[in-house]
Amino acid sequence: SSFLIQVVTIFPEYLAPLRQSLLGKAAERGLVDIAVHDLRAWTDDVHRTVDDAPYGGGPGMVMRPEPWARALEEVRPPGTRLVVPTPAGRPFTQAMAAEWAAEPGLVFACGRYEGIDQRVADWAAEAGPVSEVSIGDYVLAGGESAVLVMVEAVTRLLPGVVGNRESVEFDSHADGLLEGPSYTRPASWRGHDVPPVLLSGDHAAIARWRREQSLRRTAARRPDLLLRLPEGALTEAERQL
Ligand SMILES: Nc1ccccc1-c1cnco1
Repeated sequence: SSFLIQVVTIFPEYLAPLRQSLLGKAAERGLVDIAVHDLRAWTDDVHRTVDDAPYGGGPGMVMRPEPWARALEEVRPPGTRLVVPTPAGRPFTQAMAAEWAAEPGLVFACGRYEGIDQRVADWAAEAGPVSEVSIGDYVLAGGESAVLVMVEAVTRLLPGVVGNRESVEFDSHADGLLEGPSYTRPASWRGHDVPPVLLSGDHAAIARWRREQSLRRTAARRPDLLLRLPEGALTEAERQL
């Protein structure tokens, strides 16, 4: 059966890319179903108002709870996880993507302005899991871009979506380290040569070199990942690098 993704947003056209490329083919093959809904369909005033001033004062506007509750009551199957992108959320991780890909589907609530009235997430938690997540420490105008990111991360893990399972398993972060550099033809290009070991055919040496490149790159770019490695993940020699 297909994985059902639903997105509620005030900018439905922003989610149009979800129907392209990888997601498009997966959708055509019935592996995933995507439905985008305009939140304003659930407003009841002539101006289709979705936001209002924040209680307690402060800058910006807050999205009103009632349109959200009406939308979610209609589109969210009972028990389906509600994902709310927010800069104040828990960091989105590959582990979350894998966990969510094993569920029947997801509903995404895209907040604009200074966020959605908190009572929506509290109320929604009565009907199923709610995940308030951030995709990184930068300020966006709304959750739509975050939804594109998370939908891509989750759908590529669905069975049958990515042809070569190996490329799914051996992605970056699979062994907790960053992938090292990759090369393809030509061997010599504009004065830049491919590291000779990769042309040597010595597979043990190649594996050693790749591991060292991963460790060096991780130490340089993501030292935080090294701290998170399980005991014994690095040999004594590797720790010296
Ligand atoms: N900045 C934002 C504004 C609105 C909705 C989500 C975000 C977000 C999500 N991850 C990082 O930022």
